[in-house]
Amino acid sequence: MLQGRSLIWIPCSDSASSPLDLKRIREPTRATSEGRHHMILTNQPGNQAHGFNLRPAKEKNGKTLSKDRINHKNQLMASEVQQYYVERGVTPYILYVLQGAVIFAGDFIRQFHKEFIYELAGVRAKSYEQNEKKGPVEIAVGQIDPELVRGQSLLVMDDIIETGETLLRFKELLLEMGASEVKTLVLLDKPSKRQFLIEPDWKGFEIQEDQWVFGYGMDYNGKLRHYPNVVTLVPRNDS
Ligand SMILES: O=P(O)(O)OC[C@H]1O[C@H](OP(=O)(O)OP(=O)(O)O)[C@H](O)[C@@H]1O
Ligand SMILES: Nc1nc2[nH]cnc2c(=O)[nH]1
Repeated sequence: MLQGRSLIWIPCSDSASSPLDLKRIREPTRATSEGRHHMILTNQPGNQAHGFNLRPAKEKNGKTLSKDRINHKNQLMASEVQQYYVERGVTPYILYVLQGAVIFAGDFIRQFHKEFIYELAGVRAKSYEQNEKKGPVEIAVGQIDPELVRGQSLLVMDDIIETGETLLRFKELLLEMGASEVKTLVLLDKPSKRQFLIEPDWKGFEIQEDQWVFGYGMDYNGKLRHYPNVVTLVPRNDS
């Protein structure tokens, strides 16, 4: 599949002081309907990208979101989640929302105590294309085991909440399927972008709303999910 295509190579760094030069990704930029510029990423050589640096995402308070801080938060939240279910004596069915939550969920569940018992599944949901919301979220209902929902406690884990539609629709769907309880958990939140009435039961960080974040499972225009840290693009003058 990759035959005849040149591969892009992006060096990885978590340091705000050494922003990466995206000239290394030789792709054109284009304006979105919000006026934001973004890169069109392919493995084909293209025009030189210009004027952007990559830097770690920032919290609302301006703090940099480093991998260490994410790991620490995962430990704290996993411990709270585990305690919540153990105290109630229930086995949760944990659904993580694909694709974005794939790395977060993998890191998160490895923080659980070895004897903690739960069921786990990844469920596809999608509503964004090219870094913009394109319509109502579509959830792959067939990936959810109804036997594990009826009368059970569910936890839906997502990488990020913005409008809130994805998590709200999951919650509604699972309650319709007969769940006795649906809790929600996210790593990142852009609270002022909310359009649907839902607040996650657990959340890691509130982040600055004007940034499109990617890496750590999250996509930039469908790509770059493998990037190890949560990063964003900034015009070169702002970095
Ligand atoms: O709060 P919302 O406005 O609903 O946005 C949050 C959702 O957006 C992203 O999913 P996306 O549709 O981009 O699919 P992906 O996980 O495959 O990237 C993200 O992973 C969340 O699931
Ligand atoms: N990858 C990614 N997905 C999102 N879905 C809603 N907001 C975002 C964002 O900033 N990044």
